[in-house]
Amino acid sequence: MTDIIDGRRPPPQLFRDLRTSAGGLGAREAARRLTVYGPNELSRRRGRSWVAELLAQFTQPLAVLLMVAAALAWLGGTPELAIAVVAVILLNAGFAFVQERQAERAVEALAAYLPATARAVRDGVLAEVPARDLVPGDVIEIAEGDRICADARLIDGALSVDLSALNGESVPAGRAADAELAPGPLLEARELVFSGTECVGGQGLAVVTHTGMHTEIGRIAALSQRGRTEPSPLEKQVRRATWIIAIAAVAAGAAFLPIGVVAGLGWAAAISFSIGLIVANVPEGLLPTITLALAVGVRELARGGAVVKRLSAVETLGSTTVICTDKTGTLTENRMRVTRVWLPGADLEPDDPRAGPLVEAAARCTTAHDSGDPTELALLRVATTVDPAERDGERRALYAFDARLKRMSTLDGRCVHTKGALESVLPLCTRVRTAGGAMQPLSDHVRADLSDAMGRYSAAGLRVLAVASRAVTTTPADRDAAECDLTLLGLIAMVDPPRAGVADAVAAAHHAGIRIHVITGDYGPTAAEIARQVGIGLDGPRIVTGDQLEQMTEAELDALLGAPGEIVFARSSPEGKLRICEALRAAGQIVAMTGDGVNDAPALRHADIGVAMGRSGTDVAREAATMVLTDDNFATIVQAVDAGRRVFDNVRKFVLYIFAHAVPEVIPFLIFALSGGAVPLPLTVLQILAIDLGTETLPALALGRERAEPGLMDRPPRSPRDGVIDRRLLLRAWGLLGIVSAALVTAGFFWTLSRDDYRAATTMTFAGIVACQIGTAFAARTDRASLRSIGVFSNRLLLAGIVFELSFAAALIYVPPLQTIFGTAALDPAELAFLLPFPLIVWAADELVRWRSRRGGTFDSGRRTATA
Ligand SMILES: Nc1ncnc2c1ncn2[C@@H]1O[C@H](COP(=O)(O)OP(=O)(O)OP(=O)(O)O)[C@@H](O)[C@H]1O
Repeated sequence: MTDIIDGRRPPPQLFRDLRTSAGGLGAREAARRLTVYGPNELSRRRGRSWVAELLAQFTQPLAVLLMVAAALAWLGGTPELAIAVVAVILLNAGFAFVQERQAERAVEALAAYLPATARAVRDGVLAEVPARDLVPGDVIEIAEGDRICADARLIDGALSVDLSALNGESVPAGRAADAELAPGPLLEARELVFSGTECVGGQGLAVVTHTGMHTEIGRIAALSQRGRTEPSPLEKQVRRATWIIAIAAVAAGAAFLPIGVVAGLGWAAAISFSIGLIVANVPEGLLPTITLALAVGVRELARGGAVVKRLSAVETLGSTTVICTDKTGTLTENRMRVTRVWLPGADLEPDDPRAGPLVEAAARCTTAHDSGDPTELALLRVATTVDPAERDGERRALYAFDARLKRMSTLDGRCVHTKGALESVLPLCTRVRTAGGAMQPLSDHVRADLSDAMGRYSAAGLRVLAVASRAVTTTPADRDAAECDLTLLGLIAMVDPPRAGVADAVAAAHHAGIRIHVITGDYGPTAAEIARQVGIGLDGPRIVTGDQLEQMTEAELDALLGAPGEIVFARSSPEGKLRICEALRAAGQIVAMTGDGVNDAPALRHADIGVAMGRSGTDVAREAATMVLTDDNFATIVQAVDAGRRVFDNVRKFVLYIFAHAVPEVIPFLIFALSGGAVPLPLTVLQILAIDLGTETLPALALGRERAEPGLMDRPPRSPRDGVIDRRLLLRAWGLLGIVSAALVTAGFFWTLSRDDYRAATTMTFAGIVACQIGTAFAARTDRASLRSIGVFSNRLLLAGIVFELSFAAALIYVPPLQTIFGTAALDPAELAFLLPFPLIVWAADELVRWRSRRGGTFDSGRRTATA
């Protein structure tokens, strides 16, 4: 039915069509309509069906490579191997499919964390309701910073809206309730607003005409065409590494063929062994495992209060080098309380009767009711004589708070009231009212007194508002005419204490080599004092005002930001924020930047990690941000950095583990090749496959869930240029863990060959590799710290994975049908006893090297502190 509603009719007719009124709907009627019209949301793009997604797994290049191998095995006369390879392909495709689905779901579930609400009149009161519950006929309030969430017709007020989501037009368009009804394209109708667009200015009431898929945006289905997301740098790196390893595996397999034949293996055996080498060493499971690790990171972050919108943000967070934070509400509680009042010649408690006129004037110059701007709520709390409803009744004009002007004014009855930053209000004043009520010119003496008071309050971290007023006889024509020739009444100072936990978070960030700059709209010395209280810029932060910043050349700004120390950018503008962000990024820094206003959106988009506030910020800022803090708390940013680092570390852990087994697998084959076949092959093809695709899998996954190791936040940030797979990792995997394992495994093979038969010897190689990998798994759990520091048994998943690994291996060795397939033989107690120390030796070797590197300070020397 909503399809036939024409939103372009005059409000009275529209109300009739929609069976509603300017007073909105009742809650019961709204609930009834919700069942009729359905929720106000766009049905999700029908993604590829799961069948298509599963099939896509089989057309991945690596899967195709394995299929070629299977075909070769079949043609080469080893159908068992062909079947095994096909099984590998199937298993792997299924595994990747499940992991990718899980990752997708984790990201989709995040939508639930992002508050999407609207303000609708229900049962006569304006209330916050979930956007999805809006129905046609609802009357909603739209204000600056809101994302409009239904198609509606304005019935009161005027707005400026950004329609770019619908028509690509970046210049905001004006919308007004009383606009002339003119024929023309729907999107240009000046009385209508549309779902998916953003209000960038003004305020108004509108009646909802269409919701959900019936809206214009639903029709265009613009939102549903969310493109495939870019692979993250980490994914790109891993994809590249996967290819390099796959090529190496194919080359090794190809090289083995002639060697095997010359060594007397016969063509069929040589082919099957080289195919085995290829299949075992192509790391086909790596990428989906990493995607899953990132998705798990995303989910954990969301639980901790930080909703990130793309997987790749997790790794970017981990390499953050600079945090640019605002002050009010992020570092502080955003709970203001008036503590001092200054009148010319008097510094008073707020409840002093002499402060009455000043406090009342300030409270008249507000728009807040029970909720709203905390600054205004604080004023209303001390001015008990001002009732918000009465105030609104007497209001004849409102010149809203402008973040650029840093002041606001109202015309109530016959009086203009202005409040704002002192430097913004003072130039508008021509005289001052003394504590005794007399008018005086703004003498040098008064000015000196003012600046004294300002200095005193700001040094204590107090936020200061100047208040002025003037009686008028005629209604001023505009803002400029209203805001002139004012009488300064005095100053109001309020506290906004730092949030609990922020000081610790700042210390943690410094420890982790992260610098913090404050970019605030507030007065410099006030912001500097708050910064000092939470530990930012302890060596005396530099204060740079918006004007100073504007006058700086790019080179000067670069020099300022390049110098050590932390900076308080006070009285900042949105353009200034963007400039700071760009300068930092150009210098190679990874920048996390907070913001909450409409004007902050460009800076949030430009930062590596744009951080918006879930509670207090605007929808526009949330839209532009990469990360939304559901608790608005600075400490959560630092926790997110910690989580980002941990996820990255864990990815390295399982890469290390998976890479380590290559050496004990390849060395025996080298021995065979170099001996010209005199030493038989120490490991069969199916045994290699059983390790790489069976016993390894679960412990590797468990390493991806490892908790952070101590010292994670004591290191300087990782350079984003450092690959996940670097020289140090390869040296440790191949040069240390791999070589030690290979030595043990080879010893086991020869020892068994000397006392038992060939089958038992290959079984010993197999079991030896499994045993060594258990040691490797424990070694891989930490990158630098000792195992003891994180607790030997603290990763339950890994213990379960190892139990699985051992059971799987035992089945292969002792269950007769499996013995036949895998060419194994039961090991006797002496042989088992021989294996027993393997895990310990591998782990101890790595532990020793880690201990040495900790003592040698190879890690400490890389450490630097932010403020140093
Ligand atoms: N409701 C208001 N009415 C009048 N003036 C205000 C009001 N709120 C803030 N101001 C003035 O504008 C200045 C800047 O405020 P703004 O809200 O832009 O920044 P902030 O909230 O202090 O800082 P941050 O950017 O860290 O959140 C304040 O220092 C104050 O002087």
